[in-house]
Amino acid sequence: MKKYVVAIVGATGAVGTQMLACLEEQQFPVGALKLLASPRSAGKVVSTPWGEVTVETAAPEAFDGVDIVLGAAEDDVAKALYPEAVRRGAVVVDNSHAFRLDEDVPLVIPEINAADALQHKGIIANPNCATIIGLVPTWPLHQLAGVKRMIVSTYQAASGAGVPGMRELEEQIGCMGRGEEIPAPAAFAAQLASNLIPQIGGEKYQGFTSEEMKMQNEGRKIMHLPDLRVNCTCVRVPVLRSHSESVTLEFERDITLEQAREALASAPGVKLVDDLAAESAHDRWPMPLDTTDQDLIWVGRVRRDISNPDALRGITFWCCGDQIRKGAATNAVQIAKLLCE
Ligand SMILES: NC(=O)C1=CN([C@@H]2O[C@H](COP(=O)(O)OP(=O)(O)OC[C@H]3O[C@@H](n4cnc5c(N)ncnc54)[C@H](OP(=O)(O)O)[C@@H]3O)[C@@H](O)[C@H]2O)C=CC1
Ligand SMILES: N[C@@H](CC(=O)OP(=O)(O)O)C(=O)O
Repeated sequence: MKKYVVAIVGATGAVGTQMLACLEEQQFPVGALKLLASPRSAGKVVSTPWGEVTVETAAPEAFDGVDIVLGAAEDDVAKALYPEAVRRGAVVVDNSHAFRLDEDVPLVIPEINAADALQHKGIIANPNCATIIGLVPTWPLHQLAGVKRMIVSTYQAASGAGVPGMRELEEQIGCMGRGEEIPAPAAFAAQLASNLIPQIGGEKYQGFTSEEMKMQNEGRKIMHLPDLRVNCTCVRVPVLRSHSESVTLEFERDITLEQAREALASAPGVKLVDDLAAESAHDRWPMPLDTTDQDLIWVGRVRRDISNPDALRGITFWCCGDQIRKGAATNAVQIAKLLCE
């Protein structure tokens, strides 16, 4: 079996660290591994399943001889470096949003549009994490009844803002527990512990933030639904890891609750946890603690949208998923595996 030289850019961050674990779990055929980050991290030694690897500064020359780049750094790094990596013969699977809406860059959730990945011209984009978590369970319902409108509220974990976001929430919770004064926030615009922050990203369109518009704009591209209408509200919550979402869908055709449940129960990447009468809370509905550090999107609270006058055309559900895994690292490694197949 062919083995590949793989480079992770942003290898010291939340997503990059998870990518390393996902490469091993998904048995990706790694021949050699390069770990790249900012000059701050150069020289650090990381113990990996493929031996000890010294972190190098991400620079164009670092991509010489690399087959596959997994990108886990911000947009500016992606824009500066990945075209250079492609010029040197690598294929890049990027987690930033630098290229997601570019016409010649496939935007891929393997459970939905795996075939698009094979049309790449060197760069494939991994969608926004909240978008992946909302669309994986929406897709099987769309296949049944044709989704035309989505209303979504997200409850996004602190680690969506990377290692600094996670550290800030942990520090604030520690201070609260010890009765100490909480330092001024830096990763977020306001204190997150014991609070909710109803803004993720800057203003993008008529009072909607950039994060909120991703659900519509990326969703249209991934599902090949140019007329899909999405109304999304994104909120940062004091949870360390795993995003949650309330999703209401309106369909072109009738869909019964039984059909919706059956489709969700058998959909790839989805686990249905929906029993209000179950003895254990973990079996009643999905919670972010349950979905942390695993790859499935858990779906529950499946019910009719009783505000929809067309009784058979509206479904509401709740879902949770680990955004560092399926929302980023797991999805990226799945895409890289499609390339090898
Ligand atoms: N966290 C999440 O839930 C998700 C994140 N993403 C996306 O993934 C990407 C990474 O996010 P995340 O892991 O959370 O962020 P982190 O802040 O945790 O990590 C950022 C990484 O980028 C590296 N980096 C910083 N500057 C440079 C540079 N100049 N050259 C090379 N590498 C650099 C950092 O290296 P160093 O340690 O040396 O500073 C670090 O490895 C972002 O584009 C983000 O939008 C996507 C989906 C979900
Ligand atoms: N913005 C997301 C995480 C993320 O990095 O998204 P994107 O890759 O679209 O910038 C969050 O804060 O939860």
